Amino acid sequence: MKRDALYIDGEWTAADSGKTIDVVNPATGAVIGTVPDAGAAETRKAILSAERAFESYSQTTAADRAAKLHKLHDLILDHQDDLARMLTEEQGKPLTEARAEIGMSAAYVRWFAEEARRVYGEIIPSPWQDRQLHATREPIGVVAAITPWNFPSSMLARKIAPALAAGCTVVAKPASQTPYSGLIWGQLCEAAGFARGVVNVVTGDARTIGAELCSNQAVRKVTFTGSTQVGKILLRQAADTVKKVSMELGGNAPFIVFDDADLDAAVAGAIAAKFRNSGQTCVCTNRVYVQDGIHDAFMARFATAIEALKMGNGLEDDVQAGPLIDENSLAKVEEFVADAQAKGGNITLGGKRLRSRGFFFAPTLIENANDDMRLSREEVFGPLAPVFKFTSEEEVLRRANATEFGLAAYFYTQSLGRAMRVSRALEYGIVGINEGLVTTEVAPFGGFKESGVGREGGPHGIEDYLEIKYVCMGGLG
Ligand SMILES: NC(=O)C1=CN([C@@H]2O[C@H](COP(=O)(O)OP(=O)(O)OC[C@H]3O[C@@H](n4cnc5c(N)ncnc54)[C@H](OP(=O)(O)O)[C@@H]3O)[C@@H](O)[C@H]2O)C=CC1
Ligand SMILES: O=C(O)[C@H](O)CS(=O)(=O)O
Repeated sequence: MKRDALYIDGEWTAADSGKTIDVVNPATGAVIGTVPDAGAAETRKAILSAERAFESYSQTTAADRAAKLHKLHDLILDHQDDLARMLTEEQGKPLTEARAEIGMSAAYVRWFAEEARRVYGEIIPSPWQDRQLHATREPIGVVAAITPWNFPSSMLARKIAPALAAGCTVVAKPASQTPYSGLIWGQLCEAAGFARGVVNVVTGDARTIGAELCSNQAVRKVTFTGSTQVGKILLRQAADTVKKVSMELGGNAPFIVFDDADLDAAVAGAIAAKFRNSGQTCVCTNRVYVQDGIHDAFMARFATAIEALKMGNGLEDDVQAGPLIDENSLAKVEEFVADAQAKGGNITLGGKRLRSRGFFFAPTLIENANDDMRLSREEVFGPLAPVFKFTSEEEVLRRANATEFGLAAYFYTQSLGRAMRVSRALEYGIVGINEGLVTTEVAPFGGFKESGVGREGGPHGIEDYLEIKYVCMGGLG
């Protein structure tokens, strides 16, 4: 199924320069293929194609768009195994997680196939006898979508699906480390019946492509998932042409275990929220806070559960933890471990690279973590579980909220009163109570503070791809 060319205006092409980018399997370090290294000229072509296609696509009926999206949903599931295998080969996650991600992509497409037919307007009670007022919701226009390597399929689904449902056209740029899971959307959308130019996918130099997408007048919206650092660059660039933006950025999730928690549930939740995708998700637990009374019992069981994780090539059976995405990520995790050790942390498990080939880092448990460590302030994006002790509810809430991020937070308690108090006090866009895996297409996904702008999925997800038009019809006196 692999496509290794640009998808522009319904055609598969090379970069103008003929240059390519190598794609590496992070489990082996081997080059598994190449994709075009496109630049501004190819991006402009893609934008022009999307602009032309928008003239007709924006006039299609909601029913027609919904039908095509349902067809796209079916095609994704028909090819789930092939798409999952391709994703694991370029990203490294275990095949079970890759299949789940492809399933999530299909779920987002189905959700927005349904939402497409629920874009209503309003008739407004007029303050004038001779005028009728109404408001309509219209597709915003050409959408630029830039996506990360950690969920190369579902992050694109979360953008392409609402855009197509609303009547918008798209130019997408997947991450260079995981381009195949992005390019294949061109083939899938074409097979689902979307006309040429409705969806375009380009790979290449991120800065150049991004600058063109953010500055080109024909692009009316930029939607991005990735680091807060890059999100700020795009926000600045998009400001010059006042583009609408959606930003899903970095996180620094606290995972709080109170004395009255169900211990087994808390350990299972901590494993799920910390080690999914080897810790490379924006909603991964970054800090584990455990109350004094339950700390030793939690640590004993948490260590046993971490030791039981099977690390390896995601294509192998029963693997639960794959490699990190690249050498830079490995080096960054090593820096976090060295900093924690230098500041009094005890490396109880792991703490080092594994294997000579591939980018594997052992699932790691750090005891006696403290707020001076870099890993308490910065997003680790790796399989490091630092455990911090706390005494009171007030103290842990102050520490949990002491960050510029506000994406996801988790806590475990069996007290209803505490659940209500703590949920309200946490400054995060996503809160899991007694649950470590909370993502679903039916709920709004997004963050407070520097974790982003807007919400994806759920009943609000399509709103970011629509403009509201107020119409005042006069002369009716
Ligand atoms: N809130 C959320 O839902 C999510 C947040 N994230 C956050 O992203 C980070 C890890 O993902 P990662 O992919 O490394 O993030 P990056 O921000 O480095 O890259 C994300 C995407 O942006 C592109 N990009 C990089 N620099 C620029 C630029 N100057 N202009 C335009 N595009 C650019 C990349 O292209 P290229 O690959 O070619 O460099 C890639 O496609 C973590 O901080 C994580 O928390 C990740 C996933 C979800
Ligand atoms: O990119 C991410 O980290 C995803 O948003 C995580 S999730 O949506 O799969 O939970």
